[in-house]
Amino acid sequence: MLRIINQWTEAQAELRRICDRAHDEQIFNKEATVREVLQAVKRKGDEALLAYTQEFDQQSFTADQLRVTGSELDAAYRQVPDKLVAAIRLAKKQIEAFHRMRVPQSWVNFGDDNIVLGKRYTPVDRAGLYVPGGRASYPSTVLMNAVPAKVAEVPRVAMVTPPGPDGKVNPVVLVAAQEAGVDEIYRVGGAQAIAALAYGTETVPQVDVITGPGNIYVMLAKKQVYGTVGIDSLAGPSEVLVIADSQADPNHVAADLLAQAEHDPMAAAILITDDANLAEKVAKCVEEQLVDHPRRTLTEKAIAHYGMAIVVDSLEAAAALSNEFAPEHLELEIAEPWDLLPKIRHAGAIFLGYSTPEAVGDYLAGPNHTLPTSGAARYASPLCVETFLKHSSLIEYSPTALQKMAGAIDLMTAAEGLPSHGYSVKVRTEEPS
Ligand SMILES: NC(=O)c1ccc[n+]([C@@H]2O[C@H](COP(=O)([O-])OP(=O)(O)OC[C@H]3O[C@@H](n4cnc5c(N)ncnc54)[C@H](O)[C@@H]3O)[C@@H](O)[C@H]2O)c1
Ligand SMILES: N[C@H](CO)Cc1c[nH]c[nH+]1
Ligand SMILES: [Zn+2]
Repeated sequence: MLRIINQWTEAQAELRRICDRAHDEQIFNKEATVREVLQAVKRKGDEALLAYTQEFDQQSFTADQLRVTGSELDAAYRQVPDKLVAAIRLAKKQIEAFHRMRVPQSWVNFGDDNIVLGKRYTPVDRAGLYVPGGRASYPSTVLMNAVPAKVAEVPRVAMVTPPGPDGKVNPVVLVAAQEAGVDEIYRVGGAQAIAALAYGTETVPQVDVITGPGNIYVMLAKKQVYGTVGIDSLAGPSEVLVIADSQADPNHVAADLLAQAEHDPMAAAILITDDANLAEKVAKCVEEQLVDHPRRTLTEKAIAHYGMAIVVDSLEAAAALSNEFAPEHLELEIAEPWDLLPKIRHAGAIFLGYSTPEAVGDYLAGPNHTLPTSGAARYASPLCVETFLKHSSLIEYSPTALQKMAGAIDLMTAAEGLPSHGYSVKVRTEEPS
């Protein structure tokens, strides 16, 4: 049952609890498990990777079975209907078009005294993409990760994804990976896959940046390997926050809430509305849509623990509460969404208007669906081309320019007590005595 909250302080407390669900005390034992997995893979490589694949995914492989073979890749196209391949191609085209829109370009600026300053962008050498596969398979996530990596011109793109119950990788995932140009695929998931990409094993290459969403184990593992490698963001269990007014269709709102809840028992689905009547109707529609939902048990858990409807006095109040939560996805199912937009400060992706369900962004609108969760949208952004790029600063000084700046540098080096810094300028600008 979708709980309805009418009281502001209770709503704030509940939103805080949900936002913290990936950081609270109950997570400590998961963090310990993840730490152990990371250390074992770092020390023992493939041996540990295979042992954890057996333990957590019930698959017994040898090291040479980890990498998906060329014949499996070929076979995948025969298993996937042409219409679905066409849909994947459409999604890829739109995602690529969006990610190509504003790719950062290297630049230089020529200033006075022949000072040249600039930024030079280069891709990482190797990227590792995590594509979830525990409770659902995610060809869309393949595209959302691989396309920006390819636009960034990363030379080597490796992908990991958990094996299915038959030990195979879902053929649709394999088709999406080929369409997007992934170079190599390994059937391994969870924290052990993140460890393999971060530290490298005999079979899985060490990468420079790991991207992609996943469940709590994957998210905690990415958090722990950050520093050894770069990561996109903490993209964990999915979330949607819907702000809806009295004209929103309760059946649509309920469907959108369940569309996130069905991802994971830890997914969050929250409605904030200025219409108490709508809250009641949405709660009823949620019940109805759950009756013969194929993923009912999992989805009900998410709704019970991390679902709610909050009734507030105004849409401005709804925006204020939403900002405290900083949702991964925010839907503005209101008559004038662009009017409320200036009040929205933190959200991974914002869906405007009654006819923009989040699913359109999950699959093919173009913007990335790998987004910060658990409050990370306060400081982080969607996965993008920049995730796979870094820039170097460019600085060139002429003798004249160095001469002009020498005095200021000298004062600063003296203040910091670093004489060799000072000398490195003086030796170029002062006549030997
Ligand atoms: N934030 C985003 O952008 C975004 C996008 C898509 C999906 N998601 C989220 O990705 C997640 C996908 O989760 P999933 O579970 O389906 O797939 P997953 O691939 O993330 O996780 C499956 C792996 O978890 C590991 N695991 C499972 N139980 C474990 C345990 N008890 N101990 C240690 N390891 C264990 C297993 O190794 C398994 O391979 C969902 O939470 C979904 O909401 C988020
Ligand atoms: N909603 C997910 C991001 O949290 C992305 C996704 C993929 N497939 C369906 N949905
Ligand atoms: Zn989704």
